[in-house]
Amino acid sequence: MARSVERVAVIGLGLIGSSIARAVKERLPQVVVTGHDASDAVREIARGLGLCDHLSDDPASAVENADIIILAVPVGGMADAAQAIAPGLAPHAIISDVGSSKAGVAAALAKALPDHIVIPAHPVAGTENSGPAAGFSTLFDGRWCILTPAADAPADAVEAVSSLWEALGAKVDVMDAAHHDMVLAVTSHLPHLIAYTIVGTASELEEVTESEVIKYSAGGFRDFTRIAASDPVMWRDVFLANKDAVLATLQRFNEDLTVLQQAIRRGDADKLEDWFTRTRAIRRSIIAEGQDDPAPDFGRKH
Ligand SMILES: NC(=O)C1=CN([C@@H]2O[C@H](COP(=O)(O)OP(=O)(O)OC[C@H]3O[C@@H](n4cnc5c(N)ncnc54)[C@H](O)[C@@H]3O)[C@@H](O)[C@H]2O)C=CC1
Ligand SMILES: O=C(O)C(=O)Cc1ccc(O)cc1
Repeated sequence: MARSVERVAVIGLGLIGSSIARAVKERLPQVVVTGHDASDAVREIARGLGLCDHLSDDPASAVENADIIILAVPVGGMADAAQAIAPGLAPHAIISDVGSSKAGVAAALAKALPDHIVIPAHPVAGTENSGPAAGFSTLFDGRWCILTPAADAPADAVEAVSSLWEALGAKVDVMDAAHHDMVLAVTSHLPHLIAYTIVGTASELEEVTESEVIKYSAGGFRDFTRIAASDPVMWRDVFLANKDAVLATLQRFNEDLTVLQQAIRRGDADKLEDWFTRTRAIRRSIIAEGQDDPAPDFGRKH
């Protein structure tokens, strides 16, 4: 029988947690939203914004009687957050999360909550902004949410988390946590690392002043600066948690960069043109799938 979900608790009320709270209140008005954030300042803003039906100063009280609890804190804080909610959890509660890397988080949650059902998740939707005021209810519309349940996770619990994300507008996929981490290393984590690198490099060039970089930044560089403005704590944690997959992908990236470096040095026009033709086709496939750049617009509008 399908589980009934009457109460959802959100722990961490930043960009993602506040977007979940907003979307649940808007799309599932019958569901009671409870919440907690470790920061006094964030709780105060969340109260002012009316993000939750009940906002608690104490993590364990926030999850009392909740059917699904979503941990929306940086990846490195998941274990602490799980330990802090443990005393308040109902026996039937499903604990989920939204962390950008999954194998390490899944292991940390299973260790912290050995007697509870854990269904890890990752909504592949966000912006470079953070904090409770940056969230918005339509963030997950048409975006993928990847669930990485353990092989022996109860099917009705997977179904309950999946239905919740679908109600918030997302499309759901289920995959193994290690595979998730490999895929996201190339589609999300490495691009962020490259953006952090190029923007840092540009700001440290001796021959080009910082004001010239700002004044003459062309579209491509501007796109990198948006990504490189992403939350430092969140991304520090992602790289530390997904170390192996990121390093494996970075190795391949460095090899390919060397190939292009060599083509430029040797004046190999065909190599460069072939490469750029192949990458253009990938961009066109993404647009054909309807998955093109929602984040910059979302970031501007909200
Ligand atoms: N920013 C993005 O675009 C996306 C982020 N994610 C993941 O979502 C999670 C949250 O990210 P954001 O919402 O962007 O971060 P954020 O910085 O906007 O919000 C995180 C919140 O968690 C709170 N917090 C930290 N430790 C806590 C604890 N132990 N207990 C309670 N609250 C705690 C902080 O005070 C903060 O308000 C991260 O794991 C991130 O990897 C997933 C998809 C997209
Ligand atoms: O803002 C962007 O371009 C993003 O890539 C947002 C994002 C950041 C982290 C995730 O785990 C998923 C999505």
